[in-house]
Amino acid sequence: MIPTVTLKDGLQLPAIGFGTYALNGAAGVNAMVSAIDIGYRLLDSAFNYENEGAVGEAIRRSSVPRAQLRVTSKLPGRRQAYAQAIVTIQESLLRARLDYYDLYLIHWPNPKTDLYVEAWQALIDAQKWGLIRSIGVCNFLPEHLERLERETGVMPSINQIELHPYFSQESQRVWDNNHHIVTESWSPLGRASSVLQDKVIKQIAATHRKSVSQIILRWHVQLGAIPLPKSASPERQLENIAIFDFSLSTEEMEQINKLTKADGRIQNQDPAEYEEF
Ligand SMILES: NC(=O)C1=CN([C@@H]2O[C@H](COP(=O)(O)OP(=O)(O)OC[C@H]3O[C@@H](n4cnc5c(N)ncnc54)[C@H](OP(=O)(O)O)[C@@H]3O)[C@@H](O)[C@H]2O)C=CC1
Ligand SMILES: O=C(O)C(=O)[C@@H](O)[C@H](O)C(=O)CO
Repeated sequence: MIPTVTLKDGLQLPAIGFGTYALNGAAGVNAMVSAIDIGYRLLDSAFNYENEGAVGEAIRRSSVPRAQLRVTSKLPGRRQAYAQAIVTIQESLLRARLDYYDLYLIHWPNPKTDLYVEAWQALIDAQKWGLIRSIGVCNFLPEHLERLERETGVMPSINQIELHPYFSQESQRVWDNNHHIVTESWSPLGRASSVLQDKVIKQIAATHRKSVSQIILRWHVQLGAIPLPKSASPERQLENIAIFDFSLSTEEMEQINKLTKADGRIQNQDPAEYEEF
């Protein structure tokens, strides 16, 4: 059984989800059907991944009713102007052949472009019209979140951020938590980078007779963040979700927390500067 996390608007999410970046076409559909059949109930997609159609097809081919799934997509930077944002949300639904998204997120704040408040107003309205159940953001810093609340009166339910042992984002996680925002972790396995070879995590994995990936994903869950691991392989999908039969001690959590680095981002994507369209 996967525990659940309740958002401030009451929507319940599983404590782990499934990333779909780079899962496209027929192979992508097969990977997503496998993930759903294995037990994932939260799917993370984006307009920019060009796989909303594959997500919808996987849902229809899976053994699980739509209502039991939590389906996410994201608004790209080039569609943040209000009217374009509304059309893009409609287009995301048409591509997936869905009546609603459970979660729709602004993908990047793009602070230099400075349209994210307009985009947020579009998400607020689309939620009122029943197109989206819960609205959130990705890669938002406290200054961006404060501005949303100041100018619209509405705080996001979710902030999806880069988070893995080499970039543990303690201050943003604490900030989110203090404002009743649930943190989701993107690239929770560091996109299969050197973190999967880390000696400290390997030692903890040996103690628990678990894999390094399982220790990392369990660390996310115990931090209170929802990890969204992507895998094209059914074996690794199963491995990644089998993390609810053990727990890490306070000391083990602290050992992993200490691995964080100031320059630990996978790529140079600091949301204060980086813009993605
Ligand atoms: N909001 C945002 O700005 C962003 C959101 N995201 C979201 O987060 C999701 C996850 O991030 P992503 O960048 O995909 O990276 P992940 O950290 O999920 O790593 C994925 C990589 O790890 C490999 N892998 C998966 N499981 C295992 C395992 N048990 N052992 C060894 N290797 C493994 C995968 O290979 P294989 O497939 O062969 O198993 C793949 O190469 C994305 O798919 C997307 O949904 C990602 C980036 C930015
Ligand atoms: O995958 C996503 O959601 C992104 O926002 C991308 O920027 C991703 O982080 C990436 O690195 C693409 O090369």
